[in-house]
Amino acid sequence: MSNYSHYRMNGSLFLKALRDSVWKLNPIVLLKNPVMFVVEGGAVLVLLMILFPDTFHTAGRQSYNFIVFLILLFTILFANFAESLAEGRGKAQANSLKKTQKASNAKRLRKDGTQQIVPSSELRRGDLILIEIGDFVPGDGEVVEGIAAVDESAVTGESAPVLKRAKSDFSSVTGGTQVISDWIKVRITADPGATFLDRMITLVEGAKRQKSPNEAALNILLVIMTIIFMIVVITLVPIASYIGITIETSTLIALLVCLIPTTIGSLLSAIGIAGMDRVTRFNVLAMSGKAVETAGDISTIILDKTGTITYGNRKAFRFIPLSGVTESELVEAAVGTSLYDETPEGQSVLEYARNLEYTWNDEKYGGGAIVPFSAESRMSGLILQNTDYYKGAVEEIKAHIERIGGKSPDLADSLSEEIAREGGTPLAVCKGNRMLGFIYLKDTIKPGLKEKFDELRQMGIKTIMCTGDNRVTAETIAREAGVDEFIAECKPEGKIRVVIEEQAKGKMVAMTGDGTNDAPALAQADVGIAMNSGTIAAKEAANMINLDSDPAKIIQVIFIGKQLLITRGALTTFSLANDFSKYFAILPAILMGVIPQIEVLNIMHLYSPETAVLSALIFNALIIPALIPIAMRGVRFKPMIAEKLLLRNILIYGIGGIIIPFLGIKAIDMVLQMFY
Ligand SMILES: Nc1ncnc2c1ncn2[C@@H]1O[C@H](COP(=O)(O)OP(=O)(O)OP(=O)(O)O)[C@@H](O)[C@H]1O
Ligand SMILES: [K+]
Ligand SMILES: [Mg+2]
Repeated sequence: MSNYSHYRMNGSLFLKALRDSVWKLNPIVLLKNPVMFVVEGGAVLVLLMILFPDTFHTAGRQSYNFIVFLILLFTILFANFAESLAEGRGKAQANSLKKTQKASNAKRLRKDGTQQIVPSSELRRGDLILIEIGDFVPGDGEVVEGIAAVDESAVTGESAPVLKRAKSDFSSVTGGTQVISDWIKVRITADPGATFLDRMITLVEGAKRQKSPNEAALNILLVIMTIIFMIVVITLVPIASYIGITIETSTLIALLVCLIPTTIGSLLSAIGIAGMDRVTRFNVLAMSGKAVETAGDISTIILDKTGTITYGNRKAFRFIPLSGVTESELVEAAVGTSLYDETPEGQSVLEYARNLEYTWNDEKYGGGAIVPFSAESRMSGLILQNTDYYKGAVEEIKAHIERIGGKSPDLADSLSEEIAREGGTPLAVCKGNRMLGFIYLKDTIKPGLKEKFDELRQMGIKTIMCTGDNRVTAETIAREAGVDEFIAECKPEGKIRVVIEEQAKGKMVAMTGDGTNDAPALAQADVGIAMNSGTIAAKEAANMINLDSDPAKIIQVIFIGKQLLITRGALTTFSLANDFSKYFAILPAILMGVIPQIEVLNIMHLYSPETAVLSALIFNALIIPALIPIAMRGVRFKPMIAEKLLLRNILIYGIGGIIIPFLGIKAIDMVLQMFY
């Protein structure tokens, strides 16, 4: 459960939004919403007529003008309220995060290893610090030594502590979290003011919210429509006077406000903010609104296996010697390859050997050259004076043995395949040019993925698992997790190639991963989602961070992205259809008194021209707060193919948008009749 769930729409947020709506009447602030700015201009004009009736020759129309002014004022307030309400929750989150950010002291390590206590604000990129049990992590960084459990709940809301260690996919620490066991040495990776928490605060606060390209384009369209309707309404004056009618200025303003897209104009930014906010409440941090919208258009998802589909705590589970090799011979070599291998896999080999009560003398393995694991070589090893030990992906070890003139036994393939068919990862172990057997690494698939991938399939989205692991293991895990396709034996450049290939087919690609080997692909993808547990490289390459490191979250993000696009589309359709209807509701009423033939068009039988205008204007204002819940919550939808969904929404919101104003205006007119 996310720690943001307690930011419900409570009373104080509501009151604060009310206050902000008044503050936003400031024309300079309102200028960024051109449609409402025009409404405000109209309101000011009507106010001037009320204040100086003699100048404007409107002395006899004071009360009518006053009502028009009030409705216009409320139209703007409602629009401001929608945006303020959407912003409110983010601001509350930001405040709570700022509390996490309190200054603390850090133990900075000098070159000679001595400690120096400095305020966290003085830490700079590259500093080496020691964090011990009970200490708060004073800044973002990468673990270089030690293992510790870290409580990240202040940032992620997740209460289970996370084990952080060097040289693994779990090596990043975030400022504001707390070390609750042991100690770690951390290399600081962000200067103060540029930390993860800082970025998170600016994001949820929405202070520097950038409109997504879609939103900006729609905004331009609304401005163009506003200008067109201004021209239409202004040209109405000479036309009317030609046929012998004078239309009052306040009525013209009312007509203009009814015609320009005030509904979508006032809800547009609220829809965007609420979408971002919904993503955050799912504990995913989107770096931009654009990323959220793009998520809504995703047609292919690429997931890495270890750490994303599985928990990524791959551990040695069994030693399997080849025939003619004893277990202790195999273990001797396996220990040799792992003694200096700092990956969790390497460490798990030692742990498992100890559990089997093997003992060894570290000196025996001393003085050699360490070959560290890399995703590129897929091996790790130790070169000693008289021999060398390697472990790694079976294909790599076989190639290595062949290179130095050895030959792998025929039985090797069937043994390693057996491990792989169970979903395990076989690591082949060799000493010199002789293969000794396998280490069976076991990992667990995160539960509940199959159903989630089924949902994606229903939406027409393809899932591809991409892994550095061997084909058989990949196939087993792919089948158990329920992905559509898989690609095995992928090196880092292989993962990015898969992304590019899908993009070349015209797909929008999301990639989710946690390792440094995933970083290039995360950056290339249209939406890159890094696990918060992952490495700094992965998190920097991504445009979203999944705070609870749950790959199924990507589905929610896609849902929210789709919902954002659908909500904006639906409310735009509704708003434009509405304005169209209002035109037919008021125009006949205005002209009726002068051109009796127009009566045939007056299907609504409104009471009088004046009540017709006021009813339309009141409806135009009230529809804004009426739609705020939909804008905030998003349009509900079921997973289905995009085209079908679009058609359905156009039908509902388009036809609804045409009919509802007729009903609404008629109802308001009937109420107004009672006062006339
Ligand atoms: N410490 C290690 N020593 C030797 N070989 C290893 C070690 N860790 C992993 N391997 C081998 O290298 C392969 C690639 O590992 P890598 O971490 O790049 O990808 P992965 O974790 O298997 O897959 P994914 O890309 O899904 O995370 C593994 O499948 C395994 O065969
Ligand atoms: K309107
Ligand atoms: Mg990985």
